[in-house]
Amino acid sequence: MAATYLDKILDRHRSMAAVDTRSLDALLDEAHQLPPTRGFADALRGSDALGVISEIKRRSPSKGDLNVGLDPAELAATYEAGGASCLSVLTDVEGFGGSVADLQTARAACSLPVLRKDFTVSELDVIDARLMGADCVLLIAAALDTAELTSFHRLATEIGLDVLVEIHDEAELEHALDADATLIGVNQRDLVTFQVDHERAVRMAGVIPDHAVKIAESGVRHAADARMLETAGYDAVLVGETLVTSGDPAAAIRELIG
Ligand SMILES: O=P(O)(O)OC[C@@H](O)[C@@H](O)c1c[nH]c2ccccc12
Repeated sequence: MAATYLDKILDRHRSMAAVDTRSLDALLDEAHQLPPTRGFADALRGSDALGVISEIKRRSPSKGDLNVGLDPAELAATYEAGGASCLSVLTDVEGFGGSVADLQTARAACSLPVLRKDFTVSELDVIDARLMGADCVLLIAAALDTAELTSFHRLATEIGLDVLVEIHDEAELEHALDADATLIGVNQRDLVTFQVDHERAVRMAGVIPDHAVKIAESGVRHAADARMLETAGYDAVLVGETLVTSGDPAAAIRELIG
């Protein structure tokens, strides 16, 4: 079978992790001394309205260049003004044109909690997220085995990070729940075909337990998409392309909130 885009990007991240010889204990000590995070999950739990997690993404493997020249500080402030609940910032360099600097610049320009959007494959990656200033880390169920998902989730929680576990289907949901996930994101975009499947997202909203915060990710464009997902039971949507390509991202967010 041909290697998928996810396989390739994970291979690259796993090769980098394999040659990372930094001391886990020293970094863990550092992480334990940081001030508290901004509370990503709390920002989503606190409101009855649909939450919007607004993403900063310069390009993507599926769409190519989206907005390579974006200003992360200006966009973060605009997202906050539009009523976003949280930020998501791509830090993967090769696939998405992101960087650690993008995350730090965006976070410094607003008071919103920030998700580090990247391909976490090691304990050092988890700790790095906290050290760079993220408030939440993404763990992709399709990229990790159950033992990794569980131990990374526990480690992240221990150092004060919230954890968004990304799933696609019922089997991945089982892994997420085994790892004690409480923030669950359903990626509407299939990682192999890149097709967006709203029906699968609606189905998954019905099987995710209600104690979890339910987030629909990818391919959210119009107010009608947001209303459909909200009606299906989602607490929040995670939106990238629509916002980074919009002439008026604050208005776009207000429309999605409804
Ligand atoms: O730009 P969109 O279609 O609104 O999607 C945002 C977000 O869901 C997408 O960037 C994403 C979802 N899961 C990921 C995992 C890695 C990198 C990126 C992603």
